[in-house]
Amino acid sequence: MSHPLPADAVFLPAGVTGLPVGAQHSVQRCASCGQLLSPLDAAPDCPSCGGLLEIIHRAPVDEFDAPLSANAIKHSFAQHCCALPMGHASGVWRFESIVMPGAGDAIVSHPEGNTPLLSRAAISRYTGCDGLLIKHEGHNPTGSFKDRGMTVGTTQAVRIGASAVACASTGNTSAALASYAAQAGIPGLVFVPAGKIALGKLAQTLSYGARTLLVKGDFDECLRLVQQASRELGIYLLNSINPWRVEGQKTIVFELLQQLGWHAPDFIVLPAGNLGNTAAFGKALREAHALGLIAKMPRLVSVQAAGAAPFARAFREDFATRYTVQAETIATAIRIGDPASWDRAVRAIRETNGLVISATDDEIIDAKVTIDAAGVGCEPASAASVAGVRQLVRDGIIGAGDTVVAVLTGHVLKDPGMLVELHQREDYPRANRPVEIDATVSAVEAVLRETRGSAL
Ligand SMILES: Cc1ncc(COP(=O)(O)O)c(C=O)c1O
Repeated sequence: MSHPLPADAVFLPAGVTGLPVGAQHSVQRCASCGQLLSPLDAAPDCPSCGGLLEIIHRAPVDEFDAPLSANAIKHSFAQHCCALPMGHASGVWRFESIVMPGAGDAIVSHPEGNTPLLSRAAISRYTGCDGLLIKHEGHNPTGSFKDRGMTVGTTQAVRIGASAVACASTGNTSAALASYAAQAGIPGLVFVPAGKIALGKLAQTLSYGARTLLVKGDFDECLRLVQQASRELGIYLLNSINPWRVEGQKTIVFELLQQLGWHAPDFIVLPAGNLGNTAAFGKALREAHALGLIAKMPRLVSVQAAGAAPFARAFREDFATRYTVQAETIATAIRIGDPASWDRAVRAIRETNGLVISATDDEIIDAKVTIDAAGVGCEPASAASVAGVRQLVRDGIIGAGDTVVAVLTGHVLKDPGMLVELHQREDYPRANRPVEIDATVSAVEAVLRETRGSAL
């Protein structure tokens, strides 16, 4: 069946006809068969072939309906930076015109985003990359990048009048869903692998009031179950296969490009599990390039945990095979063996001349302890990006003069159990073991002397 949109269209072409009802700003398109759906259709995937859906927007226009120049688009983003109402102060909604144009009063926002781009000498030294910048998504309201997708996904739930929302999660998505669903006043249901979710994330999800289902199985089983439940029970699915979640996560890239004055870095490096973020980053770069906001494409680098690395294995074989693995890693957020956003992530890597690599648990922990000790802090999975930069510098792929943005996806407090255990271990040379003392000044003095000695 033919559809009115060319397969390679990044934006809706001017004058295109035959679009579904309600598609004046955006349309949903199946990435596999090209079927078009209304932007208000709640289908979790393509009703014809089961493929993943993506959003295609109209490129931003002025009040006379003429396309905006790249400079005018940049100016409009800058203007919205600190504007009222509250929604536009968000690091997601200031990009509304390329995220969910026309969202209007439906917006459910904390606000979120506006996360810092940090430079830390200790982390640069560790990786060997002088031009390293850290985009810290742990500074979002629930402590991870998931808030960016969830503000948009929940806004869509409001727009379509959803009666309940649900997701499968390794923890951060559930925390974000629980928070935004509470704000929107919509019941939230989360499916998490029993015994495999970090304490901080479980605590958040319970506190924000989502119904929490501890599924006897891994993340991949949780995802299959929630997809089936949403199909059969009419619950609105808010996993990152939801195309509106991807639109929100794109803003990590738009925001970092804006922070760099629209000078694209040479590399953007991120941890990868279910590959939703890899897909979102690829879409953001495709759109930023098509709009003329950046002159060159950065190379995208997705870093998986070595024990959960089907995508890295496929990359080495030019993606000839789609692998699944029995995932095992200390980085529970990326403990995923059958990534859902596979095809769109392949496109992201190919279009950016990107790379997919893996880091062992020891490399991830070593990078994390370095990030934490620099006073920055992150959750274990996040440190995969910094471990990846170190590896690529060592392998001569990242050069001395390259600019690199490594994304930290979650906050240090997300996984307190793992940290307390690590820092009490007798056999871990970098452990910062707590010291039990008598309640005397001389005991404090002894510790101080020892601390100064070891700092010399
Ligand atoms: C902290 C953190 N980092 C990275 C990821 C991986 O992102 P994606 O599943 O989009 O590849 C997740 C996903 O849950 C996460 O929570």
